[in-house]
Amino acid sequence: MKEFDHQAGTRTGILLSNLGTPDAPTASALRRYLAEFLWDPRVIEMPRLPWWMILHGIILRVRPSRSAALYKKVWTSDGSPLLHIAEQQRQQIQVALGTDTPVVLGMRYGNPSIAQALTELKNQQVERLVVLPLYPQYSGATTGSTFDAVSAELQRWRWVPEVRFINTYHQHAGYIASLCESIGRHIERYGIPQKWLFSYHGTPKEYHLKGDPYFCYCQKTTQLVAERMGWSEEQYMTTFQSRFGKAEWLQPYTDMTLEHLPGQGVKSVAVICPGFSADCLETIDEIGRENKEVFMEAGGEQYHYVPALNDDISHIKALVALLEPHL
Ligand SMILES: C=CC1=C(C)c2cc3[nH]c(cc4nc(cc5[nH]c(cc1n2)c(C)c5CCC(=O)O)C(CCC(=O)O)=C4C)c(C)c3C=C
Ligand SMILES: [Fe+2]
Ligand SMILES: [Fe+2]
Repeated sequence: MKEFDHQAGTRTGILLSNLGTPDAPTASALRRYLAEFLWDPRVIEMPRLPWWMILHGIILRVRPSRSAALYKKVWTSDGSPLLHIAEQQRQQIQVALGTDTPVVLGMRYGNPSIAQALTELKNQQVERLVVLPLYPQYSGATTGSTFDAVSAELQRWRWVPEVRFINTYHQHAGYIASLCESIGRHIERYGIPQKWLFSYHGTPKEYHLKGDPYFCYCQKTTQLVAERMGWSEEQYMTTFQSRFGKAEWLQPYTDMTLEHLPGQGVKSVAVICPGFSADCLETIDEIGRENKEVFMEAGGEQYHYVPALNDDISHIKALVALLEPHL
């Protein structure tokens, strides 16, 4: 517990956050993880009682074993890719900022939790806090929900630190430059495809209609990258992946687009997922395997996934540049 100290200086701590991942690729760990994730009212904006019945009556009976089988495919000896990569990002940002500015990782769902991470910062006598949710494009369902979790923990503290919350970086110059660098490396290895597909995680269309800026921020990121690369409009496209449930989600859908492109004469594509700061189930399996199968079976000839920025030096530099004005 922090005691007041007349001599102490002002110490800033950094909380990095991402979505989180199950503790293991098993049905029981998935049930725990999905129960927390899908109960978040920022994620599923449905009246609580009917949603509780659907979640506990159907989804949590069926989905955990199905999702566990998918997670098993991407799990490595280091565990979940998302968590492992986030920890590498944390370590490198820690090295860049120096030991006097502690950098901790707290996941929105599962472990290590945001509450654990904030407690660690409190134990390190932090009086100023900078929160960086690792979602480049703000959405209420992700960044907004991270804010909820941070403030829920801080509500329990007597001495609330000074807080800065970075809520979007979809047009940050360093982030855009880092995306372009990774595309450049891809071109050196594989050449230029007929079409670049920018695939972002979807959200229900209704959230967009109610004012969530996510859809527009995704378009903006694509546009900035395309401009910097000097591409014409026929060379690229923005699509949305990872639909969940029966409602309409943001369109066009990634999988349907990939199914139709070969019929329109597009036989080679490269898919890039700028909304994922780290590779995870949704990129490695859904984009790297599942959608590749869709495209090839529809007559596609060449399909590549451009990896997420992960712990690329230019990505770490961009994240540090984002933090710097707040230090
Ligand atoms: C990057 C931004 C993300 C948005 C926006 C987002 C919205 C969103 N997601 C679901 C449901 C699920 N997402 C799942 C996995 C998942 N989602 C994101 C990111 C965003 N989600 C990531 C990084 C991951 C992968 C986590 C990992 O451990 O690798 C899952 C779990 C997997 C599964 O069972 O299919 C679900 C479920 C909704 C409903 C939603 C918008 C409201
Ligand atoms: Fe998701
Ligand atoms: Fe998925």
